[in-house]
Amino acid sequence: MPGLFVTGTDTDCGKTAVSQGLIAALAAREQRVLGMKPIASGCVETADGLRNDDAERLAAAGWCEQPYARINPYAFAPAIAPHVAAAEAGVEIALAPIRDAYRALCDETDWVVVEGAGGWRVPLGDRLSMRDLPRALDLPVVLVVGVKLGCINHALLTQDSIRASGCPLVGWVANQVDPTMTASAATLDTLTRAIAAPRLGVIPWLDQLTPASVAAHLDPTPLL
Ligand SMILES: Nc1ncnc2c1ncn2[C@@H]1O[C@H](COP(=O)(O)OP(=O)(O)OP(=O)(O)O)[C@@H](O)[C@H]1O
Ligand SMILES: C[C@H](N)[C@H](N)CCCCCC(=O)O
Ligand SMILES: [Mg+2]
Repeated sequence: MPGLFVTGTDTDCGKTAVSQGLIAALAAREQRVLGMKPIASGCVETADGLRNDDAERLAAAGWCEQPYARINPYAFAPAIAPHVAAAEAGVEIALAPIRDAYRALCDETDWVVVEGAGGWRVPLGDRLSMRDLPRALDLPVVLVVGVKLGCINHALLTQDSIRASGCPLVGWVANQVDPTMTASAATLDTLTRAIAAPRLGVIPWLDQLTPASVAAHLDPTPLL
Protein backbone atom coordinates (compact mmCIF):
# COMPACT_ATOMS: atom_id res chain seq x y z
CA MET A 1 0.00 0.00 0.00
CA PRO A 2 2.28 2.83 -1.17
CA GLY A 3 -0.34 5.50 -0.75
CA LEU A 4 -3.72 6.61 0.51
CA PHE A 5 -6.43 8.85 -0.84
CA VAL A 6 -8.01 10.91 1.93
CA THR A 7 -11.60 11.88 1.27
CA GLY A 8 -14.22 13.28 3.59
CA THR A 9 -17.88 13.79 4.29
CA ASP A 10 -17.64 17.44 3.18
CA THR A 11 -15.30 20.34 2.67
CA ASP A 12 -13.92 21.52 6.03
CA CYS A 13 -14.43 18.11 7.65
CA GLY A 14 -10.73 17.86 8.55
CA LYS A 15 -9.09 16.09 5.60
CA THR A 16 -5.94 18.23 5.80
CA ALA A 17 -5.76 17.86 9.59
CA VAL A 18 -6.11 14.08 9.33
CA SER A 19 -3.75 13.83 6.34
CA GLN A 20 -1.07 15.68 8.33
CA GLY A 21 -1.75 13.38 11.26
CA LEU A 22 -1.53 10.24 9.10
CA ILE A 23 1.79 11.44 7.68
CA ALA A 24 3.14 11.93 11.20
CA ALA A 25 1.67 8.66 12.49
CA LEU A 26 3.20 6.67 9.62
CA ALA A 27 6.51 8.52 10.04
CA ALA A 28 6.51 7.41 13.67
CA ARG A 29 6.43 3.84 12.31
CA GLU A 30 9.61 4.48 10.34
CA GLN A 31 7.84 5.13 7.05
CA ARG A 32 9.00 7.87 4.67
CA VAL A 33 5.81 9.74 3.79
CA LEU A 34 4.99 12.64 1.49
CA GLY A 35 1.73 14.53 1.11
CA MET A 36 0.00 15.60 -2.09
CA LYS A 37 -2.92 17.93 -2.85
CA PRO A 38 -3.48 17.38 -6.58
CA ILE A 39 -6.18 20.03 -6.99
CA ALA A 40 -6.47 23.09 -4.80
CA SER A 41 -8.92 25.95 -5.12
CA GLY A 42 -8.20 28.75 -2.66
CA CYS A 43 -4.63 29.91 -3.32
CA VAL A 44 -2.65 33.06 -2.73
CA GLU A 45 -0.49 34.68 -5.38
CA THR A 46 3.18 34.70 -4.40
CA ALA A 47 6.40 35.58 -6.21
CA ASP A 48 6.74 31.85 -6.96
CA GLY A 49 3.17 31.46 -8.23
CA LEU A 50 -0.09 30.33 -6.66
CA ARG A 51 0.25 28.64 -3.27
CA ASN A 52 -2.37 26.72 -1.30
CA ASP A 53 -2.37 26.37 2.46
CA ASP A 54 -3.34 22.66 2.46
CA ALA A 55 -0.56 21.84 0.00
CA GLU A 56 1.97 23.77 2.06
CA ARG A 57 0.89 22.02 5.26
CA LEU A 58 1.18 18.62 3.59
CA ALA A 59 4.56 19.59 2.14
CA ALA A 60 5.79 20.63 5.58
CA ALA A 61 4.63 17.34 7.11
CA GLY A 62 6.49 15.25 4.51
CA TRP A 63 9.88 13.72 5.18
CA CYS A 64 11.73 15.67 2.47
CA GLU A 65 11.30 18.77 0.37
CA GLN A 66 9.68 18.44 -3.05
CA PRO A 67 8.96 20.87 -5.89
CA TYR A 68 5.64 22.59 -5.19
CA ALA A 69 4.20 21.64 -8.60
CA ARG A 70 4.60 17.96 -7.75
CA ILE A 71 2.64 18.32 -4.55
CA ASN A 72 -0.02 20.56 -6.06
CA PRO A 73 -0.15 20.31 -9.87
CA TYR A 74 -3.45 22.20 -10.18
CA ALA A 75 -3.74 25.45 -8.20
CA PHE A 76 -6.58 27.97 -8.59
CA ALA A 77 -6.95 31.28 -6.77
CA PRO A 78 -10.63 31.43 -5.81
CA ALA A 79 -11.84 29.28 -2.92
CA ILE A 80 -14.75 27.84 -4.91
CA ALA A 81 -15.70 24.47 -6.44
CA PRO A 82 -12.63 23.24 -8.38
CA HIS A 83 -14.42 22.72 -11.70
CA VAL A 84 -15.74 26.29 -11.57
CA ALA A 85 -12.29 27.64 -10.65
CA ALA A 86 -10.73 25.64 -13.49
CA ALA A 87 -13.31 26.88 -16.00
CA GLU A 88 -12.74 30.48 -14.91
CA ALA A 89 -8.99 29.98 -15.38
CA GLY A 90 -9.54 28.37 -18.79
CA VAL A 91 -7.96 25.13 -17.60
CA GLU A 92 -9.20 21.59 -18.20
CA ILE A 93 -8.17 19.33 -15.31
CA ALA A 94 -6.71 16.09 -16.67
CA LEU A 95 -5.48 12.93 -15.00
CA ALA A 96 -2.13 12.64 -16.80
CA PRO A 97 -0.34 15.56 -15.04
CA ILE A 98 -1.63 14.32 -11.68
CA ARG A 99 -0.45 10.79 -12.41
CA ASP A 100 2.97 12.10 -13.49
CA ALA A 101 3.36 14.20 -10.33
CA TYR A 102 2.21 11.29 -8.14
CA ARG A 103 4.70 8.91 -9.76
CA ALA A 104 7.51 11.44 -9.30
CA LEU A 105 6.65 11.59 -5.59
CA CYS A 106 6.41 7.78 -5.38
CA ASP A 107 9.95 7.52 -6.75
CA GLU A 108 11.21 9.38 -3.69
CA THR A 109 9.25 7.90 -0.81
CA ASP A 110 7.56 4.86 0.72
CA TRP A 111 4.12 6.44 0.99
CA VAL A 112 2.13 9.29 -0.53
CA VAL A 113 -0.92 10.61 1.32
CA VAL A 114 -3.14 12.28 -1.30
CA GLU A 115 -5.81 14.70 -0.11
CA GLY A 116 -8.92 15.31 -2.21
CA ALA A 117 -10.74 18.66 -2.26
CA GLY A 118 -14.25 18.85 -0.86
CA GLY A 119 -16.07 15.51 -0.82
CA TRP A 120 -15.97 12.30 -2.86
CA ARG A 121 -18.27 13.40 -5.72
CA VAL A 122 -16.92 16.92 -6.28
CA PRO A 123 -16.78 17.52 -10.05
CA LEU A 124 -13.46 18.35 -11.68
CA GLY A 125 -14.92 19.12 -15.09
CA ASP A 126 -17.50 17.78 -17.52
CA ARG A 127 -16.03 14.29 -17.62
CA LEU A 128 -13.98 13.99 -14.43
CA SER A 129 -14.76 13.97 -10.73
CA MET A 130 -12.75 13.62 -7.50
CA ARG A 131 -13.53 9.90 -7.27
CA ASP A 132 -11.63 9.35 -10.54
CA LEU A 133 -8.36 10.28 -8.81
CA PRO A 134 -7.99 7.26 -6.50
CA ARG A 135 -9.05 5.05 -9.39
CA ALA A 136 -6.42 6.59 -11.68
CA LEU A 137 -3.70 6.39 -9.02
CA ASP A 138 -4.85 2.96 -7.80
CA LEU A 139 -5.14 4.21 -4.23
CA PRO A 140 -7.15 2.83 -1.32
CA VAL A 141 -9.33 5.34 0.46
CA VAL A 142 -9.50 6.74 4.00
CA LEU A 143 -12.74 8.53 4.91
CA VAL A 144 -12.71 11.47 7.31
CA VAL A 145 -16.04 11.99 9.03
CA GLY A 146 -16.44 15.53 10.33
CA VAL A 147 -18.49 14.73 13.41
CA LYS A 148 -21.54 16.97 13.62
CA LEU A 149 -25.27 16.54 13.39
CA GLY A 150 -25.95 15.12 9.92
CA CYS A 151 -22.65 13.30 9.58
CA ILE A 152 -24.12 9.80 9.80
CA ASN A 153 -26.08 10.32 6.59
CA HIS A 154 -23.08 11.96 4.86
CA ALA A 155 -20.77 9.13 5.95
CA LEU A 156 -23.11 6.40 4.74
CA LEU A 157 -23.76 8.09 1.40
CA THR A 158 -20.02 8.52 0.92
CA GLN A 159 -19.34 4.90 1.84
CA ASP A 160 -21.96 3.74 -0.68
CA SER A 161 -20.41 5.86 -3.39
CA ILE A 162 -16.85 4.71 -2.61
CA ARG A 163 -18.09 1.11 -2.81
CA ALA A 164 -19.82 1.77 -6.11
CA SER A 165 -16.59 3.16 -7.53
CA GLY A 166 -14.76 -0.08 -6.72
CA CYS A 167 -12.10 1.63 -4.55
CA PRO A 168 -11.18 -0.18 -1.33
CA LEU A 169 -12.08 1.72 1.84
CA VAL A 170 -9.21 0.86 4.22
CA GLY A 171 -10.02 3.07 7.17
CA TRP A 172 -11.99 5.98 8.56
CA VAL A 173 -11.41 8.70 11.12
CA ALA A 174 -13.92 10.51 13.31
CA ASN A 175 -12.88 14.17 13.53
CA GLN A 176 -14.60 16.55 15.89
CA VAL A 177 -15.00 19.68 13.80
CA ASP A 178 -17.63 21.27 15.98
CA PRO A 179 -16.13 22.40 19.31
CA THR A 180 -19.60 22.62 20.82
CA MET A 181 -20.57 19.03 20.04
CA THR A 182 -18.69 16.19 21.65
CA ALA A 183 -18.88 13.05 19.56
CA SER A 184 -21.49 11.14 21.52
CA ALA A 185 -20.75 7.51 22.20
CA ALA A 186 -23.97 6.58 20.41
CA THR A 187 -23.00 8.52 17.24
CA LEU A 188 -19.53 6.97 17.23
CA ASP A 189 -21.03 3.55 17.84
CA THR A 190 -23.47 3.97 14.94
CA LEU A 191 -20.67 5.08 12.59
CA THR A 192 -18.36 2.29 13.77
CA ARG A 193 -20.97 -0.37 13.13
CA ALA A 194 -22.03 1.09 9.77
CA ILE A 195 -18.65 1.78 8.20
CA ALA A 196 -17.07 -1.44 6.96
CA ALA A 197 -13.46 -0.43 7.58
CA PRO A 198 -11.21 -0.04 10.63
CA ARG A 199 -11.59 3.13 12.67
CA LEU A 200 -8.12 4.65 12.71
CA GLY A 201 -8.88 7.21 15.39
CA VAL A 202 -11.20 9.70 17.04
CA ILE A 203 -9.74 13.22 16.92
CA PRO A 204 -11.11 15.60 19.54
CA TRP A 205 -11.35 19.34 18.93
CA LEU A 206 -7.74 20.44 19.35
CA ASP A 207 -6.68 23.95 20.30
CA GLN A 208 -3.21 23.24 18.93
CA LEU A 209 -3.69 21.46 15.63
CA THR A 210 -0.34 20.02 14.46
CA PRO A 211 0.66 16.80 12.67
CA ALA A 212 1.88 15.41 16.00
CA SER A 213 -1.19 16.46 18.01
CA VAL A 214 -3.48 14.76 15.47
CA ALA A 215 -1.21 11.70 15.15
CA ALA A 216 -1.49 11.19 18.92
CA HIS A 217 -5.13 10.20 18.31
CA LEU A 218 -4.47 7.93 15.30
CA ASP A 219 -3.45 4.29 15.07
CA PRO A 220 -2.21 3.53 11.55
CA THR A 221 -1.61 -0.17 12.32
CA PRO A 222 -4.41 -1.43 10.02
CA LEU A 223 -2.75 0.41 7.12
CA LEU A 224 0.65 -1.24 7.56
N1 LIG B 1 -9.95 18.25 15.34
C1 LIG B 1 -9.88 19.54 15.11
N2 LIG B 1 -9.67 20.43 16.11
C2 LIG B 1 -9.62 21.76 15.87
N3 LIG B 1 -9.73 22.31 14.65
C3 LIG B 1 -9.95 21.48 13.61
C4 LIG B 1 -10.02 20.07 13.77
N4 LIG B 1 -10.23 19.51 12.55
C5 LIG B 1 -10.26 20.51 11.68
N5 LIG B 1 -10.10 21.70 12.30
C6 LIG B 1 -10.11 23.04 11.67
O1 LIG B 1 -11.26 23.07 10.83
C7 LIG B 1 -10.95 23.69 9.59
C8 LIG B 1 -11.21 22.70 8.46
O2 LIG B 1 -10.31 21.62 8.56
P1 LIG B 1 -9.48 21.13 7.29
O3 LIG B 1 -8.84 22.31 6.64
O4 LIG B 1 -8.60 20.03 7.73
O5 LIG B 1 -10.69 20.61 6.37
P2 LIG B 1 -10.62 19.96 4.92
O6 LIG B 1 -11.57 18.83 4.91
O7 LIG B 1 -9.21 19.65 4.62
O8 LIG B 1 -11.16 21.11 3.95
P3 LIG B 1 -10.93 21.29 2.34
O9 LIG B 1 -12.10 20.63 1.67
O10 LIG B 1 -10.93 22.78 2.17
O11 LIG B 1 -9.63 20.68 1.98
C9 LIG B 1 -9.50 24.16 9.70
O12 LIG B 1 -9.48 25.50 10.14
C10 LIG B 1 -8.91 23.26 10.76
O13 LIG B 1 -7.84 23.85 11.44
C1 LIG C 1 -12.52 25.92 -1.37
C2 LIG C 1 -12.79 24.75 -0.44
N1 LIG C 1 -12.03 24.92 0.76
C3 LIG C 1 -12.46 23.41 -1.09
N2 LIG C 1 -11.05 23.40 -1.43
C4 LIG C 1 -13.32 23.11 -2.30
C5 LIG C 1 -14.68 22.66 -1.89
C6 LIG C 1 -15.53 22.32 -3.08
C7 LIG C 1 -16.93 21.91 -2.71
C8 LIG C 1 -17.81 21.78 -3.90
C9 LIG C 1 -19.18 21.29 -3.51
O1 LIG C 1 -19.33 20.12 -3.14
O2 LIG C 1 -20.12 22.10 -3.52
MG1 LIG D 1 -8.00 20.41 3.14
